[in-house]
Amino acid sequence: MTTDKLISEIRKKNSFLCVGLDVDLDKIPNFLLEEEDPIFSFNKAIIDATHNYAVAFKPNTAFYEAYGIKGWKSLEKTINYLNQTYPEIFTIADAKRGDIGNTSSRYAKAFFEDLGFDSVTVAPYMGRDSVEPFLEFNNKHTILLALTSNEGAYDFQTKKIEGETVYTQVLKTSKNWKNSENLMYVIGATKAEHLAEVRKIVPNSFLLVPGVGAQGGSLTEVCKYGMTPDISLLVNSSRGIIYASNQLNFAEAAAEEAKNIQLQMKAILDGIR
Ligand SMILES: O=C(O)c1cc(=O)[nH]c(=O)n1[C@@H]1O[C@H](COP(=O)(O)O)[C@@H](O)[C@H]1O
Repeated sequence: MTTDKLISEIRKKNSFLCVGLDVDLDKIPNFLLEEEDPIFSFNKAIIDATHNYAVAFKPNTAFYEAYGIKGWKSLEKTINYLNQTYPEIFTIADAKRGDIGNTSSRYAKAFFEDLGFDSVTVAPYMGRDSVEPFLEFNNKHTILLALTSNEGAYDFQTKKIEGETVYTQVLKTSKNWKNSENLMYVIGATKAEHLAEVRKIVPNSFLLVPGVGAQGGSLTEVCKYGMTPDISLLVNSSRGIIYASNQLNFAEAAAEEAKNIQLQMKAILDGIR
């Protein structure tokens, strides 16, 4: 999907919500466990119920890899369902990959070509030649971890090297890589106070912002410091939406949560128009 198309979907739906499909068989409603593919049945119901309120869906591959081949099949069915039924939805494979060049090329092929995702999350730690293979794909997006939402972000990302934090160096350096227009960045919602600094370096790039909902980040703060005239934000919530209920009404409850966030987003967008 092109960035322009993503921006136009955000404007059309008054939403920059990304629903995280982090499916755990211990948390989904018990009655779904009798289905042939409980993960896909759960995802299909969640996607159908929430797609009007969201512009993106993000399966985190760990939750599928944990179930071996069966899990990968559920992931493949989920992305195929999204691409066929809701082609206007932006899809993110949250796989946090990155390796030496020829290996990264294989990861890129797996997520962009074979599975057909619009984007994949990638770790910057191995540097330019580990990321550029992902950037070669037209209209596919590489979402580079910059400042993550977890506590461990303070171990390395905010440390200074030669007077500058590591995460701002990630932002600055990656801007010079080949096809860097295909980059987006992860900035955790729990680190909203850093967004003003981030925007000084990448004023127009899309940011994937996880950490509202279960991790306690504030949507208002994220928008105050991170929003651009083209919005350029995708705010993710996973557990807060998909596990709103584990009863028969789980999909309706998820829709209600997604709608609540979408209404807050609409109010923020109305306020800046
Ligand atoms: O890359 C990510 O999506 C990510 C980066 C980050 O800094 N923090 C973070 O929580 N995530 C992912 O975003 C999702 C957050 O889930 P919830 O905390 O349940 O909303 C999980 O899939 C995390 O792996």
